[in-house]
Amino acid sequence: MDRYVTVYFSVGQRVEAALFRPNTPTDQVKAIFRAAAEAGPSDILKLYNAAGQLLNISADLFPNTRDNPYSLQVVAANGLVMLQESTCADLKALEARVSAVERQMRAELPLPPAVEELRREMEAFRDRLETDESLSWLGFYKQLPEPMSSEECRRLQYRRKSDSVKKRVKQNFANICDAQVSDTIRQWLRMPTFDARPWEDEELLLLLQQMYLDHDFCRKFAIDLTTLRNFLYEAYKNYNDVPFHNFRHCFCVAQMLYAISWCVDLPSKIGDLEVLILLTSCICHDLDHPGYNNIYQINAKTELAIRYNDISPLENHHCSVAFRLLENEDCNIFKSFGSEDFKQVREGMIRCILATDMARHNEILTNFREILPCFNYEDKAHVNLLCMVLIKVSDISNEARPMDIAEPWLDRLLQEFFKQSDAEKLEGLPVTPFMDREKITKPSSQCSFIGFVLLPLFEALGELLTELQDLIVQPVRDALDYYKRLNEVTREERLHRKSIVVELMDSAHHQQPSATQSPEGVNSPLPKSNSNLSFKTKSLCNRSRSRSTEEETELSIEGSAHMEDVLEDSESGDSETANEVEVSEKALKFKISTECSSSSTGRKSYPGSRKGSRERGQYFNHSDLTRMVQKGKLKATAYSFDHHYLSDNNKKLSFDSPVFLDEFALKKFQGEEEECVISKETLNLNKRNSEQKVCDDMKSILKDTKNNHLQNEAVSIVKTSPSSIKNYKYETETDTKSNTKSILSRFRQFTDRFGLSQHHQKNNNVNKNLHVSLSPYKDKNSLETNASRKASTLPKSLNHRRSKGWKCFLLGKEKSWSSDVYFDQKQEFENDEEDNHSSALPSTSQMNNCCKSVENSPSIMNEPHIDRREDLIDNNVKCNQMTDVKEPSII
Ligand SMILES: Nc1nc2c(ncn2[C@@H]2O[C@H](COP(=O)(O)O)[C@@H](O)[C@H]2O)c(=O)[nH]1
Ligand SMILES: [Zn+2]
Repeated sequence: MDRYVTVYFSVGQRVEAALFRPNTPTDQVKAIFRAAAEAGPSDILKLYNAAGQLLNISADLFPNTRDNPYSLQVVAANGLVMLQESTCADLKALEARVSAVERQMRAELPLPPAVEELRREMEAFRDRLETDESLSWLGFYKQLPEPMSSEECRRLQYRRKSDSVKKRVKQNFANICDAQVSDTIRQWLRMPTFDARPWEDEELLLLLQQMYLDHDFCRKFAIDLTTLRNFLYEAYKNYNDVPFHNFRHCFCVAQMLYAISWCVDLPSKIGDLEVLILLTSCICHDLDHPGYNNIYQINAKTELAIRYNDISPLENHHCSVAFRLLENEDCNIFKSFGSEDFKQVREGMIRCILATDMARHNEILTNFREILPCFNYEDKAHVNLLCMVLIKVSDISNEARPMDIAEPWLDRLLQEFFKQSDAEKLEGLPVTPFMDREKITKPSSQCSFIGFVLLPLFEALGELLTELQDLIVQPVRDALDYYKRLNEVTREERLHRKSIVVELMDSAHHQQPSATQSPEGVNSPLPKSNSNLSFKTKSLCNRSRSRSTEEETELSIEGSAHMEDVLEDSESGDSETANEVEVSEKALKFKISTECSSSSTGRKSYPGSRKGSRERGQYFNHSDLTRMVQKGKLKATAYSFDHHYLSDNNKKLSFDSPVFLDEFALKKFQGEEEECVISKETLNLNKRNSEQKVCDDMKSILKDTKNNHLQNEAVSIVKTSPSSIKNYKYETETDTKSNTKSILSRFRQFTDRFGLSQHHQKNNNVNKNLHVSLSPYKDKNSLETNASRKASTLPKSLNHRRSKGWKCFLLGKEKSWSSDVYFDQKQEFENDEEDNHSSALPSTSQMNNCCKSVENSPSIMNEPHIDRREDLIDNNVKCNQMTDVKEPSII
């Protein structure tokens, strides 16, 4: 022991001892201890230094820990623990004091606007860093956990709020629920520009309460305030922690409805009760949303899908949860209602909540458009439909809000979408295309959704409630313009990248044997980039704070993006560019009609409205053919119907979701509204596909010319055609027709001018209607030898002009239409007479050619033999009458 010297010292209030060798530089050690002792526990830096130096000395003195039974290391470590403890305690105390002061400041004094603004911007920025995947390289992105297995994936669907969060919000709401909301905030709450982000959850509950109070609902409907608070809190509690479909979404939907109701004085138009029903429905409309939509529910055969038989499983669930909450007396804001009134509330809420299923979008919009010209607020059926439209508008209204509010919502939505499509991939389910991170970009998603879904709905409502034009319709138009420009930039960049790769491929081709060349040459599709946004797009996104900055205008390209361009984004066909409504309609195999169910005796239809899908089932319907297409490995379908079949049999043909009709069918339907109903979306799809077809065919013909200049000029004819550069809008039948005509005739002039269509001219006299030269398959041989052509053609015989029949053109993976009837537009459009019906059909020999090609095609051999044409036709008719029919198997 005499080899050691014991040194006692104190750190804070503890007395420590250490043993030193006699030769230890004790002065040095003592100096350290002295410094530590003088510093006291709060002088963190000095203590830390002291401890650190002790550790160093200790290591020098006792390199072997066996010699160091009670060493400086222990002392130093103890000192550090103390340091940490005291530091932590100090920091916690400090934090608590700062938060208390902050709370006090926020409660008593409003933050200076500049600080508030700064705070909001900072939060938005943080939110963006955490949710925008394209910024993940900065290291703030909160990656969602990868689902590990399908079971776990399914379980992960429910991301419930934690008990502690619920408890805290409940307590906080209880603390503030009597607070007065200032007039300024109440006014702001009535605007679509209201920003919910800076508000805490309990504050949003307070604002929801204010909406009931400001409409005077508590007095008018004897709603007890405590019950209202309980109800609101329970609703809050039953929203999950999912990126998009959370309590804040519910708040925003309710707030938009509230803003609309003030803007148009809704109570004076539809009555207080309807507004109460609407507001309550908005609050309940996504209760317990799992973050995976109906398509997933149905495909994954989840508990909800099984419970509700695939019929709007989520919306049924939201609604059911709502009425479970209302079953509790403490939360039942309608408890003072008599049974008849409650029945009306229940019917109204069910109708409204179920209307938010996007699978019913077209049905509801079409019905609403039909009653618009004669809208009558006295008509309960009309009001019911208006309420459905109002909740739908509120539900999808993010893009009507200012950019800095709308964009984070989009990020959240895409986060939810991507999570779902990732799960679908993992579980081997069909991948929902509009949710697939490999297929969509922000602008492509928004162009499609705003252009096809959102704006048509908003415009329809704006027609009735014109006050909404400036408030929400115009902002949505601006948003569409913004995303179109963004999309154009993305596209430009992609094309640029493509051209580089093509050049590379070309040069590779020159160095390699021709066997390796792509059969599609320069048109060969490139693999799609996995990145969500291109660099240019990102920079545009990042730079723009508003939707119409000068920068963007500069970037705007003449003849800016149109829908065709937007949808061209997805390179492999229609099913991949389908928007939510189209996909949902397909997933939702059944539809229920809640419209006009005001009478308990059963459903009635709106005057002049089309019937619901189920009722339409007994009519001629395309759904089974669509199913056939879905079942095969096909991308799209075109239908051609015998006009006489329709008129002779007094059949009604309706297309309420987009279907590609071939030009013959389309023409025959135009002007025959008595006989058939074609949705605007269908017409638009046709326009899109027609133009694409022309473009593809031109490229195919011009490929032989090896003249890039000609190719470009031809393509630019299509690209700059009037329909292309026009602002996107649903076009009338006439528009579609004349645009197609104009493209075709311009193209004809072009090909004639350069002598490129000898084949076309040669055939023109013989067959006015079948411009085979424009088809990639120029003659019978090529038709027969092209094994990749997977045509399923059920040709119509000219000998049976008045026979029942239709043609079904199916599009295989190679994206070539098998319809030879397609290019008869010149005659068709110039001579629109009924008499031309026969000339609009292919000749028998052409049909025979077509038949041969079909017979020779390996893909069609499994189909019923062509000789049994009439049988097939009958089968198809039966198929549309919902009977079981053997479907052609298509490779
Ligand atoms: N691509 C986009 N989809 C959107 C946007 N806003 C809404 N939506 C979709 O609509 C439904 C609405 O139904 P909900 O009741 O479930 O909320 C929602 O699920 C989204 O899929 C948008 O801006 N872009
Ligand atoms: Zn919603």
